[in-house]
Amino acid sequence: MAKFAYITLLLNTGYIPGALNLAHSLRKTGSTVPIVLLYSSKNISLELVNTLAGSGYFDQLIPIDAPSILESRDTYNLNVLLQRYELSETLTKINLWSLTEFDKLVYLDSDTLIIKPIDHLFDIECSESTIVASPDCGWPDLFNSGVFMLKPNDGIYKKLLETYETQSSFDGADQGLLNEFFNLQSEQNRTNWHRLPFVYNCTMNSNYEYLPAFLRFQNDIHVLHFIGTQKPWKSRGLCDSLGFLKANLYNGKSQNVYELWWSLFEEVSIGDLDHITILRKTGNLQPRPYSEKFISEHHHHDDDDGNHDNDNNTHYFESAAPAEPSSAPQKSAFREKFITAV
Ligand SMILES: O=c1ccn([C@@H]2O[C@H](COP(=O)(O)OP(=O)(O)O[C@H]3O[C@H](CO)[C@@H](O)[C@H](O)[C@H]3O)[C@@H](O)[C@H]2O)c(=O)[nH]1
Ligand SMILES: [Mn+2]
Repeated sequence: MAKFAYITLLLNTGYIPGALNLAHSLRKTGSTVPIVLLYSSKNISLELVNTLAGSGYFDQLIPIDAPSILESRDTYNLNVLLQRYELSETLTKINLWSLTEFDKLVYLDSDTLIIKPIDHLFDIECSESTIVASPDCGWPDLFNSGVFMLKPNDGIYKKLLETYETQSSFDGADQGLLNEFFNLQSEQNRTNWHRLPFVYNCTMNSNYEYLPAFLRFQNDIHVLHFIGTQKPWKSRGLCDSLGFLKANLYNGKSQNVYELWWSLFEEVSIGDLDHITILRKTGNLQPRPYSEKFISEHHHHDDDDGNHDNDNNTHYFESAAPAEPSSAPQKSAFREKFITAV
């Protein structure tokens, strides 16, 4: 019988909330396909690995050891052009092609959230030289490398490694290299990208988003992808930056996409660790001076007795990552006025 799995990548502890919520959202679609966590053994402590293994969210954990972690070789492209130095090890995704115990893998970035069942992706034909992926919102002739199906194969794995060692990646990371390999290298290669509809990897961007289309297709969206530096788990206060992306995606409720991520994450727990404790343990909540006004305006999480539990919630809305200056909140307020009955 063919062996299929979903797989996500964890390079460090910071993305654990994302990986957990992804697995949680995937299971909520009713899928029984195993979920695999591919993790960097150099950055994740044994204690955390054991906690994650016992969490019930993942069916299998596969370590990648230091020699197989692939660092960017094009730091100018990554740091200056893409401006995402934290993605220096995402080329490690190349290791997916070495996992030949699986017939097909659907890879999902840990900043994705599954809205509707996607098991039918495994029905798509996929040869070892093919990648199945959706177009990128920033450049639709390229695919986004946050959601894709692949067929692991040793020959392709070796060729990808060779490409990594001998050629440059135009974005300094995996998306550039994988597009060169499966999409751009030659005319013949161009047919090796099997295009998935955008609703299988709906990338959201606070600088430009096609809101009318988002609303037109709200019932078809299968996967949301929180690309960029403003990951939902970094701060609940960041919700505003994509607040205008509000639609009826889940359970008949109109929610902005960040609120949706959070409403699912509030259900996540590992044993007696609730979602707040998980945020704290993974370095996503750090003490920082806060303004009383901000807390009282944004505090929705009263205890049963109505008291604010400062120890648990003080840092909830202000994380170590400060909100980046952006024109998005303004745009959001402006648009909000016009979107009343979504
Ligand atoms: O510190 C990190 C950084 C990344 N990751 C993993 O690598 C993935 C990619 O990083 P992410 O922050 O999600 O990148 P994006 O903002 O989505 O950026 C785009 O560009 C990246 C570099 O080409 C691609 O890896 C992405 O798929 C593509 O969507 C994450 O989801 C995680 O699974 C970590 O575990 N820790
Ligand atoms: Mn991503």
